[in-house]
Amino acid sequence: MREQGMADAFGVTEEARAKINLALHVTGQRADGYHLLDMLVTFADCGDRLGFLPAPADAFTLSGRFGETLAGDGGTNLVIRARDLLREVVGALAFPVHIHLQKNLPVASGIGGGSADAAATLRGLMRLWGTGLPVETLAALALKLGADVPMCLESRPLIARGIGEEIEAVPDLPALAMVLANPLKGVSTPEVFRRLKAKNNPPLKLAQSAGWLAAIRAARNDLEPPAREVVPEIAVISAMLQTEGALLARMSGSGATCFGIFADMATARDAAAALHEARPDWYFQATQTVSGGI
Ligand SMILES: C[C@](O)(CO)[C@H](O)COP(=O)(O)OP(=O)(O)OC[C@H]1O[C@@H](n2ccc(N)nc2=O)[C@H](O)[C@@H]1O
Ligand SMILES: Nc1ncnc2c1ncn2[C@@H]1O[C@H](COP(=O)(O)OP(=O)(O)OP(=O)(O)O)[C@@H](O)[C@H]1O
Repeated sequence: MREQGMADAFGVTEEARAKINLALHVTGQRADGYHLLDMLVTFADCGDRLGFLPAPADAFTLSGRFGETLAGDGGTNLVIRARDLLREVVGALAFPVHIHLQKNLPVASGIGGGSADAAATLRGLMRLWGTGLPVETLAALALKLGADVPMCLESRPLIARGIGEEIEAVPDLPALAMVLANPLKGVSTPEVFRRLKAKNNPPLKLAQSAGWLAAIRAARNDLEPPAREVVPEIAVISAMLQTEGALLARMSGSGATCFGIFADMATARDAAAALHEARPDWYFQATQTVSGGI
């Protein structure tokens, strides 16, 4: 599912797919404070869109439902940080560029919007500037931008460990019919990690004998209890997804976005429409996730 918009008028375009943590187990903590995670991750067929065009001078413009939220953040936008970091590495090849970000995903919402934008910027600029980087250099550069950025460079079903940099593809994870739901209250990732009570939880073990849904259901998001303390609406939204027929409802990342898995896309679309009618001020998006087979 593609949303047409300004980014599509640019020569080079990239999709920044929403990241969904189907499971997130916190298994320890590094000496520098970062938490060790075991994650099962997939990506939605919806997200932000970015366009890239050669320009007389660097420019950055925004549009989309959540574009306003990020307007005026100057050089702190992850798109700008990704551009500047890549430029440092590729040097003279990096001519000035106009980047347009169509911001469709809610900000600070646990579905990695900023990380997906950063990864899409790296991909788009490598295409525009006609340059490639050795895999290890690109991976290190991505990790510098954020723990989720290496996963977003992949944008297909995967298991990630460490802080997200140890990535293993999961080719047999099927496409899932889903509704993403967010009460439009931004969540600070460090605050949720700070509230975590136990840091040495059991690792992720995916027992697939009873199918993927049962395997995902048996896993957890260890960040959901602390995030619910910060945003009580997470419990409400999770219950709403289940009332609308979700086979499983869980929070993604550090929240507050929750996902519901539905039997098929028709049911997911009906549920998203009903949820939107109940709370037009919140964010509901039916989406099919990418399958591991592609
Ligand atoms: C929670 C996840 O979204 C799961 O996919 C990610 O681990 C967070 O990824 P991200 O938003 O790219 O996070 P970063 O920008 O790297 O980190 C933000 C802050 O979250 C905390 N943080 C993040 C990742 C991690 N494994 N342990 C942490 O404790 C740290 O305080 C860090 O300063
Ligand atoms: N392009 C961008 N899109 C969204 N947020 C951005 C962007 N650039 C910088 N930010 C900042 O990064 C912070 C995290 O935003 P983001 O939407 O990536 O969070 P998230 O969905 O919780 O990510 P994660 O799931 O990786 O924790 C926000 O406070 C926001 O101001």
